[in-house]
Amino acid sequence: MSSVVVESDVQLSLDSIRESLIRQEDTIVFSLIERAKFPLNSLAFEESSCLDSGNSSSLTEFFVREIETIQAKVGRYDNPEENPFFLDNIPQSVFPTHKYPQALYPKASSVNINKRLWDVYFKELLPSFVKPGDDGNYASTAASDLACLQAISRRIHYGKFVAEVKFSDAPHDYEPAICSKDTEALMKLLTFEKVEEMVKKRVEKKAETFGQEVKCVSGDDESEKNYKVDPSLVSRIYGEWLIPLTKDVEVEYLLRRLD
Ligand SMILES: C=C(O[C@@H]1C=C(C(=O)O)C=C[C@H]1O)C(=O)O
Repeated sequence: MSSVVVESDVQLSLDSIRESLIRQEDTIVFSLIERAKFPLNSLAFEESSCLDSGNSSSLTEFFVREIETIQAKVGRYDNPEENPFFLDNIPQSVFPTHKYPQALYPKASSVNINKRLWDVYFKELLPSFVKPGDDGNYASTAASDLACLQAISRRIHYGKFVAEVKFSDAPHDYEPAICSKDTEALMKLLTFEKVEEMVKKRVEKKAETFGQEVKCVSGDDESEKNYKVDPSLVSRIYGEWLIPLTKDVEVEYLLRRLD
């Protein structure tokens, strides 16, 4: 066990991290609204029908693998905020890339729960807010799913930065629970219920604001508003999946924080 201080030329603070999470809400809420244009289209992500070089994969998985490869080549995964879904061997960037400051503890920085996110997203989260059915629009659906998955993945893996700051602010509070691998105690230490309630309220409001049908005809009944995605569902998506997954990333990171 060693208490290595992470060399960092950026001043991370819980406030600046929470600011970023608030801005990321906009991206997530918009991506859910965009995805809701299409029905579930489950054949795109369930069937293994790929005809490409004997690979067995769904259309969506094939699409995501191909896009991740090209994005890796332009340096997407050099950014510690980005985590791939499928790349075990991330291709090198073919352009000189930005040197990101090292804000995370190196032995904990590789935490990646995207496999879990993939399963939860297609089995639970997606069916909770899109219409059932199939309109055959698989390529656009896959692109929309990737936009949601990348926005959500960035948000939940931001838990690594949250955990780093919480640990650095109070290492003595966290060290005993890390040493005894007490995940329950860690979860308690890092949880701020008031902040979570605020997040859930705010995303509901954002879904109301960004997703309302806009009408220009005067005399329209203002009280009768229609939303592209039910705002209370967006709040539920945060409460049931996004916040818990973010906290799981925080715990995973902290468990490796003294390695
Ligand atoms: C991200 C944080 O950690 C936890 C997770 C939260 C979230 O996912 O929104 C909010 C509060 C905390 O319980 C934080 O403290 O801001």
